[in-house]
Amino acid sequence: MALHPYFSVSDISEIQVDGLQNLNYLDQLKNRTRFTDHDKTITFKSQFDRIYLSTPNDIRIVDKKKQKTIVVHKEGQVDAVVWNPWEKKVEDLGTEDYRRFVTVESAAVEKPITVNPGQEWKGILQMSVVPSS
Ligand SMILES: O=P(O)(O)OC[C@H]1O[C@@H](O)[C@H](O)[C@@H](O)[C@@H]1O
Repeated sequence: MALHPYFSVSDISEIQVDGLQNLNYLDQLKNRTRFTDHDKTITFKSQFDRIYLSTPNDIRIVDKKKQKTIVVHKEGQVDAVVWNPWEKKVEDLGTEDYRRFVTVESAAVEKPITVNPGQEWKGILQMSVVPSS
């Protein structure tokens, strides 16, 4: 299960996603093979589709061109999906639309959440925008 917002960005090739360094991820483009991300930050140069495992609650989308950072705050789901289709055809998206968004999703992949009849599950996904340089 994932809560799946699309975030508007100035230019996908100029933004970075912070907060997921040194974490394990499943690469959706390689049959969910498990890797560890040793990069300082996430940048985008081609199709990107990863499930980061056991992430911190806050993940930041830094958009230098817009001089703002989107802080994605989640509680209740421990994983996070970061996705951009690049030039891969996606229904409902125009050919150049991939340049202007990224998804950072709150997700429960490795340990799915089961909600039985009569039970309740509560998750939080909060987005805020802060100025940055
Ligand atoms: O359901 P949507 O909004 O079309 O999103 C599809 C994408 O959602 C992402 O969460 C997946 O990691 C991608 O593999 C998938 O293509």
